[in-house]
Amino acid sequence: MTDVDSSLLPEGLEDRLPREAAATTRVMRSLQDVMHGHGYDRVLPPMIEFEKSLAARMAGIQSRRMFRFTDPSSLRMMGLRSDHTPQIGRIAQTRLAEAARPLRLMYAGQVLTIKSDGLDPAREKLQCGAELIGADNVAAATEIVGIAVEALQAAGAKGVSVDFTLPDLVDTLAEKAFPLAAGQIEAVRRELDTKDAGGLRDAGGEAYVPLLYATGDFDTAIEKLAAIDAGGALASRIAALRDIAANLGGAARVTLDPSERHGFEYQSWFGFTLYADGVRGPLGRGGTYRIAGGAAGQGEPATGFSLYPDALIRLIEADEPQEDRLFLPLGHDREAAARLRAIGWRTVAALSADDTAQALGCSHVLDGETPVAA
Ligand SMILES: N[C@@H](Cc1c[nH]c[nH+]1)C(=O)O
Repeated sequence: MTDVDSSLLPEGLEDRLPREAAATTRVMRSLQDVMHGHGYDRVLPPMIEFEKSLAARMAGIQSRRMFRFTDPSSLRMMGLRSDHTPQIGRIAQTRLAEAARPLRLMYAGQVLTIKSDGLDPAREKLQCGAELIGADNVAAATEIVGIAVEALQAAGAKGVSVDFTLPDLVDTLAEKAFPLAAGQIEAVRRELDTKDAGGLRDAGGEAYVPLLYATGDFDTAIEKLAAIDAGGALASRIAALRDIAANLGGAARVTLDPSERHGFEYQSWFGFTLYADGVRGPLGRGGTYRIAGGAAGQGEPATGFSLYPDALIRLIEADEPQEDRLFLPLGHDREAAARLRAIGWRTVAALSADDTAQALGCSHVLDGETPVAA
């Protein structure tokens, strides 16, 4: 082991230095203020839990993307959370099982994955979101999409747009409208994911090809989707999407990509992805889902979203206001300094006669009881 190893961080992990940490604090606070304001209560699950309980509650959770290890103490398999949503589901179904529904919970913290996602090399990310437990209808989806958009805007995101999707689209259509053999479903999903019309035909999914073109600006794309849906299998979903989009009332641009499944491992009939100007890649996503178990044994309905604000933080970090700092010389009036801190000043006290306002990056100096420009 060389000295270099002890000062390097593993790939995809980073320190946040003061400027970025300050922007992070500001963004996380703005996001949480909005969710809190809409009646969501924060809960703080642990970073690590039994792998089984992280993976078991939501169908499709990819535990292979999770950091896992054997707990030296219990010898049981543990996992580091890669997503808060299953943890919130666990809390809702255990300690808060008796709490009134709908139950509104929010969270903010770090999540980790072994492999980074797409172009973004980060393996540790901030995740902040809200889960509305007990409902997965249009009203719940409208509230959740609206809060997600409002939170991003409050944190400084410009030009927010929302891309709607129907995560269980293929299953719904394959049932009757565009029947597929059990063995074909996976292939059709895969070709839709790569948006490959030729591949889709080869996989026996000719009927699904028009879905590739029902994308883009919501108002036109939803018309195309309605035209494809001759049998009416999607009618209730289409009506619901129209409602959610209308209820958003122009707060964000809305687009549709009905067959988009990337990142929607456990969502059911409704999913959405959030974008903003100047940020490459999504800033968050959400949708409806079911938490396995629950009173009726068929899973409890829920709707929620998760924001990944790191890219937004990097974008607006440069605008982080330079804060004033007040230099406190040796022997300064401590009470005056305390009074100034109480009204919002940040002070930096000299430790020795060698310290100066300039060397410590201070904009002001305490002169008697008054701050004067340095
Ligand atoms: N946790 C999901 C998003 C989500 C929250 N609630 C429902 N879906 C994600 O990070 O992709």
